[in-house]
Amino acid sequence: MIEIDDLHKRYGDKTALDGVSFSVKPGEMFGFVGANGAGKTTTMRILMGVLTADSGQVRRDGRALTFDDRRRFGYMPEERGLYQKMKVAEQVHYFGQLNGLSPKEAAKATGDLLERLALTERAGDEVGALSLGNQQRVQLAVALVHDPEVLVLDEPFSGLDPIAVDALAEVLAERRAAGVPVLFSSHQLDLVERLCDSVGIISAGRMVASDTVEALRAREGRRLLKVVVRGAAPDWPTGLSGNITKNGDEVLFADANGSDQEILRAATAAGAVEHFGWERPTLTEIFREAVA
Ligand SMILES: Nc1ncnc2c1ncn2[C@@H]1O[C@H](COP(=O)(O)OP(=O)(O)OP(=O)(O)O)[C@@H](O)[C@H]1O
Repeated sequence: MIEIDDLHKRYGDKTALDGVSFSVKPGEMFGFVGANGAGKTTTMRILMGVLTADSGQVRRDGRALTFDDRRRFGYMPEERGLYQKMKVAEQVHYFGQLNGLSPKEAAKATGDLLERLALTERAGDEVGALSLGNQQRVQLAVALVHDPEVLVLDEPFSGLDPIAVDALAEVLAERRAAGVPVLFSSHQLDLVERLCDSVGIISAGRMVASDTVEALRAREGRRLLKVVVRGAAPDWPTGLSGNITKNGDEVLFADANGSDQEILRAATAAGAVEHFGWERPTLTEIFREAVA
């Protein structure tokens, strides 16, 4: 298990992390989400030892991480960093060896990954001649080539087309099934919701939520009441309690616990009630609420 324990980090007088803690279990896919500048990259850099925290610790199975532990991690840094003049296959092979594979093992892993990430035809091209999305695929191959024990990926899905997103999701799911803890950051919340077991939401250097997707949705699940009334005057919910959002005929009441029967009576009086029920919020809705 990877544990991030009470990390604090300042850049000059700017507080980037203010007590960040969470953990990622073996075989767990953890989505790390937060607004721009919230502290995701800083946390991942500290986890990988690229940056030191002012205080706090990163542990694996109860003991502080060492350089050797981190060599067996797969890391995709935000700043990327491929050799632009090196050919695709050579580069993946090179990083495989750098991370301890024999030339033969590196060659096999390179061939397999290029195939999985649909890069086989570009194997002999210089990285700098590839589109940004294809460079991103090479960067992923580099992070994955040595069959890492832990994966830490900073926005691995950004800039990928839907086919590449699916291919990467499949590769990550395999690693998860093999017991690897997988941590990745993303702004694509629908993707995080689809792929991840757990989600951590960071806001201004503090964790505001960290739990399984199911638990987060269940916790918020009785707070959103969706009502659709056909043929009602648009102002029918006026005066009712709860935080109201309207989208055409659909009205969402947040914080409507205890007022549901009153809302139902008003809806029935207003027109034909097509839908009346508690909604499980999407991750995007949970995120908006958590960082508001
Ligand atoms: N080298 C630095 N010097 C000064 N401030 C920095 C430095 N790196 C990050 N920061 C600040 O620390 C805070 C956290 O930044 P960080 O890059 O960790 O956020 P992030 O969540 O990864 O954002 P994004 O989603 O935009 O990538 C931001 O306010 C950022 O401006």
